[in-house]
Amino acid sequence: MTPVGVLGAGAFGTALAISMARQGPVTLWARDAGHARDMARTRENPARLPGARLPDALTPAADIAALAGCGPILLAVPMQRLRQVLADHRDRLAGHPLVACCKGIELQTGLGPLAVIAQVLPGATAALLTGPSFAADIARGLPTALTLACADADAGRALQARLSTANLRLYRSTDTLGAELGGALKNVIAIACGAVIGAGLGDSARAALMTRGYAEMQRLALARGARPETLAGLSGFGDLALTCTSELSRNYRLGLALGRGEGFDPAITVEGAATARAVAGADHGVDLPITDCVVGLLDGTLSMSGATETLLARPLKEE
Ligand SMILES: NC(=O)C1=CN([C@@H]2O[C@H](COP(=O)(O)OP(=O)(O)OC[C@H]3O[C@@H](n4cnc5c(N)ncnc54)[C@H](O)[C@@H]3O)[C@@H](O)[C@H]2O)C=CC1
Ligand SMILES: O=C(CO)COP(=O)(O)O
Repeated sequence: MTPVGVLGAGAFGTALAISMARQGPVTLWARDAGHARDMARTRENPARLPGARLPDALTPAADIAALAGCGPILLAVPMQRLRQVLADHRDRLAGHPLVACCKGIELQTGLGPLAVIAQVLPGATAALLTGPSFAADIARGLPTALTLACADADAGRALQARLSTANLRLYRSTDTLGAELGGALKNVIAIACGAVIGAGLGDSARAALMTRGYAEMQRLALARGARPETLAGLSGFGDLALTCTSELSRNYRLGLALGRGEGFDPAITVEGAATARAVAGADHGVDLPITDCVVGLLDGTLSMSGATETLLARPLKEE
């Protein structure tokens, strides 16, 4: 069997590689050669997934040429780095089915992962893997369900069969836009929910924010042509529920820090910050009050009390 390739040895790339290596060969490329060599020697990736052991069928690689012998290649880098990664390795990636594993909207263009892939590698078979999944859970072999979205239904079926594992149950969709937006926008609402809890505003306020945040996600996604059932699935509601309620979420933890008036390590990958700015700054004619408040909190132009007053003072309306 040709190996599955994984580009990006971060938490998610490593976790997916571990899960898939339990059923077949996987090549995991790390951009830092020393990191790849350390993983090959120690059989772990402690900086990104402490305590997780790399199965024997997982081969860390320092040279991206190692991906040439793979079948599908999973792109597990942050959304704001995706375009550069694709441009840097275009020739190596050409001809392989590409599965974007990142969640976000590109700040400069307002595009999602699959549109970026289409721009850099026109004609590539591309899919998106998204949904409620903490890397630590996947690496531990805990049951996880994800959405595998691909505009080409046949390719999506083949990728679903190829990438599903004993603990990763993949559901197919052809609504790539809806799946992208669900995974991207839930991170923004998670920051807001963390801020509410961090500020001590309570679980009722968080529940209200999750619910109205879901309404905001639906408004924007439907305005951009997504299908409502997609946002009600794993990539939208499912991931929103997970990310807004767990301190395993980095977006939620950033929100906690904002609510408490504390700092947060800028080296930690938090996709929701750039996505909030990308979406708030775009001209889509959709009212996004929670997203606007998140941007204000991130930029320091809005206090928690100001954000709370802004949302509570909005004109009364039907739900
Ligand atoms: N960590 C998690 O539990 C989950 C993460 N995701 C998504 O996975 C994506 C990746 O995030 P994580 O793996 O969690 O972040 P991470 O911060 O753990 O890892 C990011 C990885 O990308 C690599 N990278 C960055 N720029 C690169 C470049 N130019 N070339 C090659 N590699 C580069 C870094 O070296 C690092 O290994 C994000 O979009 C995130 O939303 C999705 C579901 C779960
Ligand atoms: O996307 C995720 C869970 O589905 C991971 O969440 P964070 O990026 O907030 O850590």
